[in-house]
Amino acid sequence: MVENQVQDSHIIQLDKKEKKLALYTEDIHVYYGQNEAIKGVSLAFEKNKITSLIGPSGCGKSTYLRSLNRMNDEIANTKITGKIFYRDIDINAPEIDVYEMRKNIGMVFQRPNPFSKSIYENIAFPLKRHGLKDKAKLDEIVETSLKQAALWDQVKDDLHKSALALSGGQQQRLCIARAIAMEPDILLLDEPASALDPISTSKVEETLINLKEKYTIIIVTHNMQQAARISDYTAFFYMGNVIEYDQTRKIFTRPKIQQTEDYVSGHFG
Ligand SMILES: Nc1ncnc2c1ncn2[C@@H]1O[C@H](COP(=O)(O)OP(=O)(O)OP(=O)(O)O)[C@@H](O)[C@H]1O
Repeated sequence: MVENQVQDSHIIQLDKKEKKLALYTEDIHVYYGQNEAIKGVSLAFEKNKITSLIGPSGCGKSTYLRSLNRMNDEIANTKITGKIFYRDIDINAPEIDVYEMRKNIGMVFQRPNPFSKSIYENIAFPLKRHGLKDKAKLDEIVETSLKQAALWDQVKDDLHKSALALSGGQQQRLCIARAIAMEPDILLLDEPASALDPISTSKVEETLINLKEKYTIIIVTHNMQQAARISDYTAFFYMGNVIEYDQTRKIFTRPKIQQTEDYVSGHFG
């Protein structure tokens, strides 16, 4: 099929250029009961790049994203087939410690979901649960990750106030800080700016662009301008398949597939 040739050729292209891959998937299918939401997706994600997953509502972007750190395990009646390789290990293999794997492949959700704790504890608590007890080290990580998430200057004098008193945009950046405090290799974000005003959105975007120096970022977004602004690669999903996957500038200026062109130009459907 044309679609598969396009996505396969992209993987070959990445391999041929010996680009460093953070993660790749082979023939992923995800089922909710009888409903096949993902129908054989193979994609490769380059290290220290931002990849956007775009496509119309219900095409499977979030389902695919969640499969990348096994968040679909938390949903009853789901089944996944295919392989997801991280550091040459299939993350669905039975010997994988899911808890440890999610330390390396972190996730930020659409709605900010800070813990009902202080700003400081939102970051320190998960680290403590992973065994880190050294107060000086915890202080250092809290500060560094808040700086990386571009939130430190706004909250440094209020670290022991409730995270729930922050604005939505600040809460989302706190959730990003919490995720990066675990020092993941890969950060998955599901429409992290969809509930934010334009100023908070641009701060989150700036944060992500700065973070790619250290992390590989995969983001679901409905915002075409956002995908064009921040991502190096873009995958266009349609009805459970990836129709086209390429460098973002090509997807937005010279897409190979008509449906992609229709979607990115707003003439879809
Ligand atoms: N928890 C779930 N239980 C059952 N079916 C689900 C669940 N989540 C998603 N689906 C189904 O899987 C398909 C893909 O949904 P998904 O949320 O992954 O798409 P999406 O592209 O992320 O959509 P949107 O852009 O609206 O968030 C849809 O048919 C949806 O109804």
